[in-house]
Amino acid sequence: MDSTALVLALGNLVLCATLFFFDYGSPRDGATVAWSLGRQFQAGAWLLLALGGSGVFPEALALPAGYALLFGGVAWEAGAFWEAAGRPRWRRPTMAALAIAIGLFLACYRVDENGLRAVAASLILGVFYLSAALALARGWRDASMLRRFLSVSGALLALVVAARGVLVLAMPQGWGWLSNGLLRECYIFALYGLMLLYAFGKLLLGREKLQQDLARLQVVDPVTDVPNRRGFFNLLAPWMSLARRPGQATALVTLDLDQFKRVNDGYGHLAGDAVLRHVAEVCKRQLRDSDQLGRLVGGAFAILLPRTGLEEASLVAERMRAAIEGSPCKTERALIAMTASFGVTTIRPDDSTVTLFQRADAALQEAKRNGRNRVEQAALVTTLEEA
Ligand SMILES: Nc1nc2c(ncn2[C@@H]2O[C@H](COP(=O)(O)OP(=O)(O)OP(=O)(O)O)[C@@H](O)[C@H]2O)c(=O)[nH]1
Repeated sequence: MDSTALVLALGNLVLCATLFFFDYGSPRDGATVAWSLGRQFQAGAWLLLALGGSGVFPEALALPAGYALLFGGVAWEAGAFWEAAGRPRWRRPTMAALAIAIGLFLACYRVDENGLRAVAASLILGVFYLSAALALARGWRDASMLRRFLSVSGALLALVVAARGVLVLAMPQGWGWLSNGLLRECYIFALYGLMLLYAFGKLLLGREKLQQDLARLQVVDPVTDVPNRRGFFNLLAPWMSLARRPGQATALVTLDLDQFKRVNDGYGHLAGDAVLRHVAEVCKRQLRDSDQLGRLVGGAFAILLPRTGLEEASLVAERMRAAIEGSPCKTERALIAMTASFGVTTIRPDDSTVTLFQRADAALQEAKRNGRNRVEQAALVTTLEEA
């Protein structure tokens, strides 16, 4: 029995099972399901090739079927990497490429059972493996070292697989020390390498993504996808330091949705979440790129407006107020109209985050007391209290 094919069959099965039972900590996504399916195809294919080679199955049947299954498995694995890279529509082009590849392989097999068949198999496998490496290279600039390593090593090994086909075609007798036997050994080494590289790569990339998601959750609100309290305070810190130097003012606006509890009570928490997302979007549309919106708690948001004075910040807050009032949120059950109250202040040189928010919140409470759906400036509130 062909030991190479058997090792590849069992290796793929073991790796697939390892990943299947490995606890990701998150539900299995489409890419992982496709990857697992691809690996099972590959394991089945290598097993079929091993059985065909040893005479258990008629070779004339096992060989074409085994290779067709193998191409499908590798194509599906590459597709899984494309899906993970944000290209979910890989199935149709992959099916088309697969149909062409299988047709080409069967034609070569009919013409020359050994030589041309091996050339076609190497080239087809090389191209599909290269496609997986390209998927891993997507977003190269922001990619982690792990992703870059997997992409480069995957591409090199895929080139070795494809090179065997090209070299056998160009120099059937080999070239100097580069004999056909050596080429075949390199080819098998590259196939083993790809099997291990992409399997452990998938495992490590899953871990990496989980860690990135956890790190992101610490500073980003999952409902609205804007910075949460901690994230917002991180963004605020440098502006607090800058405020100690003379220069242009930086403003802070706090916003609280009016009677938000009623939305939750009347339409349910999911509708409440939809309203929060909607309000965040409406506010963002009124802000500059340099402004920062964050969600503090419940229906309360804060907006940092760099290089903005009190009057200008009040105008921005007024714009947001009018936009929220004028664009009800469409949910499955109803069109929910919302209003919000605002408190506006600027960062003072002697401010801490506590005093800054105390002032903005005092203005916000004043807006609530004055009937909601309005904007109040902290300076006015302070003057009134002092008077
Ligand atoms: N849907 C949803 N609701 C939340 C979330 N976090 C907090 N809440 C709810 O937000 C509501 C906050 O209400 P409050 O700010 O106390 O009061 P209000 O009804 O907005 O009334 P006023 O502020 O006085 O106008 C509560 O009902 C919380 O249960 C969340 O993530 N999603």
